[in-house]
Amino acid sequence: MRKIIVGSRRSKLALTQTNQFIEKMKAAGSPFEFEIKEIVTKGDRIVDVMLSKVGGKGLFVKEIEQALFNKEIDFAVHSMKDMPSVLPESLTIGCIPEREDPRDAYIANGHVKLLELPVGAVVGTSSLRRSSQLLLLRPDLDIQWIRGNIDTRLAKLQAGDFDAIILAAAGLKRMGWKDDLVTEFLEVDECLPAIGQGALGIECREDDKELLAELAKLNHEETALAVNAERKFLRDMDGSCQVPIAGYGTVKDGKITFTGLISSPEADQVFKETSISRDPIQAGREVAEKISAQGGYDLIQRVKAESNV
Ligand SMILES: NCc1[nH]cc(CCC(=O)O)c1CC(=O)O
Repeated sequence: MRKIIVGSRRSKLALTQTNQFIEKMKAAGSPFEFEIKEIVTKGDRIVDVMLSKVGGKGLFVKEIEQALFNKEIDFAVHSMKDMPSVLPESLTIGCIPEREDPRDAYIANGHVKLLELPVGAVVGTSSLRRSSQLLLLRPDLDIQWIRGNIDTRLAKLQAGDFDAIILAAAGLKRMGWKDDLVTEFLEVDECLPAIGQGALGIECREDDKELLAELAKLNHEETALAVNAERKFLRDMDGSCQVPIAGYGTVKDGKITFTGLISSPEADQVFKETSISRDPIQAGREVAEKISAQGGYDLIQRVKAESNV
């Protein structure tokens, strides 16, 4: 029996997601043994700097991809939201399993609702996407950067460093947190999720046909269509985490409804558009075209130039 080596970051969330996916493969009858190999990535080593300043998305992924090239591992379970929009040649996403809750979770001390926070309350997030959309709802808030894993962030909230924080619902749910931890789930029309939020992607070598055949059994067609539309938008907008970018797709009767958003960090310029198509690439491209025609692409280039990357 082939032994599949699964690469995983060492964080609790990464290991949880990896173990849960391996269990799914076993339940689907995959004819493999599995072993997890832990990999410490640059994103895990740098914890005190704003992510968007040190290179963004690729940080969590590079070392894992190197291990795939070197055949030290056979696949890795990523949060799609951490995946750069283009994969290196010879690697592929073998499957996208069913999406968890895509929403952001707002967690406040004393469970004070977002619209009831006192003026100037301190909200912790390290995402420009979240901060710019929060400012649209509450322009008076004092948004401060917070980093660290989920437990660290919750501890900082409890210590009183923040009045509230925002985390992805999917991570909390996968880690077994109960909904009563969350003060409010922000609906997707008030805080559009990150591209790929709540979805996992299984990355492996393109030529590993035996593994790909097994991964295909765990692909969730609707999630994959939605995420493909979202990632087409990300590619076309030349997105990265220096710029607030969001996108979320849903699928009904084979049709993808995709909404994308680009905003300035201060949220004084916001572009949001929707397209519906049977083709995920077309849905993503159309929204990118509509937003670019209004100046959204130029906004991204300007913000990138200003943050000197
Ligand atoms: N940015 C880190 C990250 N990458 C994926 C998740 C959560 C799980 C997911 O979105 O699938 C998180 C934590 C968070 O944003 O709270």
